[in-house]
Amino acid sequence: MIKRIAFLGCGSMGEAILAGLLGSELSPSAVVSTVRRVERAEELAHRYGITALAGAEEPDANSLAVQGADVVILGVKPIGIAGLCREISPTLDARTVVVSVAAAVSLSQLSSALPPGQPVVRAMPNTPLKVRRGVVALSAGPTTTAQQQALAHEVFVSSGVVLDVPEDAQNAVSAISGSGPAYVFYFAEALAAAAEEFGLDEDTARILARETVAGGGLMLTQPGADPAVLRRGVSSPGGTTEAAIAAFQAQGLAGIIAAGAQAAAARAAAITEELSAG
Ligand SMILES: NC(=O)C1=CN([C@@H]2O[C@H](COP(=O)(O)OP(=O)(O)OC[C@H]3O[C@@H](n4cnc5c(N)ncnc54)[C@H](O)[C@@H]3O)[C@@H](O)[C@H]2O)C=CC1
Ligand SMILES: O=C(O)[C@@H]1CCC=N1
Repeated sequence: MIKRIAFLGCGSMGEAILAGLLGSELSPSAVVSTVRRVERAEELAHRYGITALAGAEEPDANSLAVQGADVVILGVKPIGIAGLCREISPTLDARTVVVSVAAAVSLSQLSSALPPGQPVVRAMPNTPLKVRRGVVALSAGPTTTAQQQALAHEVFVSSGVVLDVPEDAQNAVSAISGSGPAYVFYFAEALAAAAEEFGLDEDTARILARETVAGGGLMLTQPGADPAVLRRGVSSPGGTTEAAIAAFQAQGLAGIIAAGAQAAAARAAAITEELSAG
């Protein structure tokens, strides 16, 4: 069981994981987070009752935070991961499991910036963890034991579905479920814009789009739900929905979505290269 956890970098993603985790049995007193700005640290401490340290005020915040932690979450941007690993290495306990949520940072890039043999896990979460409907894919490093992998699972299991995947699947996961919530929000924006084109007022348009996306998403969470079956349940033969789906297909919407996911995965691969090139 996790006794102490440190979040190094607690922005959108770190906070989503933190919020989901604190909804479980973990006490806020078991959590320490670090961020750059004092205002953000105060906000996190106030909102969640955790200890939050700001690098602007406490230059050793990250090294202090990892002391005594069984799990450390690296929640900074990919470009900052190696430097952060090197910064904490001198104070990191050899048994502490280091979980990176950074897109595109490989296990070997992580390990090469940490003490030899440090247990590492590469994770690709998504922000719906915040409302405990997230999904995360984990890939453990070669020296990470089953018990240490179980600690990484524990970070996420109360906030969503946890999958174990081979590391070479991580860019695809990032392109589908890591970035995916943004695709859904973009769809909601486009649906609201379409509503306004009918002359509906902005508020009505936003409410219709938001509740439709949220309600449809909730239906997908029911046991055995299949999106194609649910779609047929809305589409009367010869009716209005069928006309809309036919227009989507004529415009190549499925191909457009696939192209978006391909672009995301290609960008992840490019970032990995850029990080290696230094
Ligand atoms: N936002 C998302 O939906 C997802 C993000 N990720 C990954 O999560 C990581 C963080 O992304 P976001 O949360 O979106 O970024 P963000 O910019 O919202 O958060 C980063 C946080 O790290 C802090 N920070 C930066 N350098 C620091 C340092 N040296 N020490 C302590 N704190 C530091 C910043 O103050 C900020 O609070 C990225 O590597 C990204 O690839 C992964 C999956 C989804
Ligand atoms: O946009 C990004 O780079 C991150 C990784 C997955 C989702 N957000």
